[in-house]
Amino acid sequence: MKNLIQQSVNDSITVKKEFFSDNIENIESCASIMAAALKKGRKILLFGNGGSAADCQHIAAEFVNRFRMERKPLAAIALTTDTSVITSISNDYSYEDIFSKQIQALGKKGDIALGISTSGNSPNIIKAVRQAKQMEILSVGFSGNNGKLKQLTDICFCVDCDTTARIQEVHILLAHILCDLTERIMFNE
Ligand SMILES: O=C(CO)[C@@H](O)[C@H](O)[C@H](O)[C@H](O)COP(=O)(O)O
Ligand SMILES: [Zn+2]
Repeated sequence: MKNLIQQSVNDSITVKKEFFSDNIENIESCASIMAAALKKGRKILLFGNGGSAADCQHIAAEFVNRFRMERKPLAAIALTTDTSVITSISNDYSYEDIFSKQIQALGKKGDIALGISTSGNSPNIIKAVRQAKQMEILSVGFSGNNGKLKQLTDICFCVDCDTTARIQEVHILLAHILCDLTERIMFNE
């Protein structure tokens, strides 16, 4: 057991170190894009399944409430939380449509659609990104190293690893860093 714990910790650290050393510039530029969109009154729409749905809610809360500094609320919404919307779309159409229909309803040109999928292939994520493109909404993907998301999104953060949990651990650290940088860019600190 002790070895298993140590192995998970070591793997997580190794995957994180590799990812962040390869993606520093991409992260800086994504934070600038987010800050510019939020400054113009645009919003960030987040969507994912399972653990990534939880990440979407977590990230939206950092923007809407606060991350590190006292500042005004920023516009972000997780499309994973309204059970009436999600169940009615799944029931009447299909689970594949749960995010794309919400993008269609709530998204506006200039917003940012942030889709999280460790496989990079979940059909509801892919469909939502396609919907965003049609509406001139910039798409950001958080994924693993496989799947369609990286080809489809305008900016993709791909974690070079095959283990879902390790990929998710990079995603949440990445999200925290993006929140931190976005706040600093917007509020000059
Ligand atoms: O958190 C985990 C596994 O660590 C799971 O809940 C996981 O998120 C779910 O199986 C998702 O449905 C996987 O979807 P995706 O990341 O491949 O789009
Ligand atoms: Zn998980």
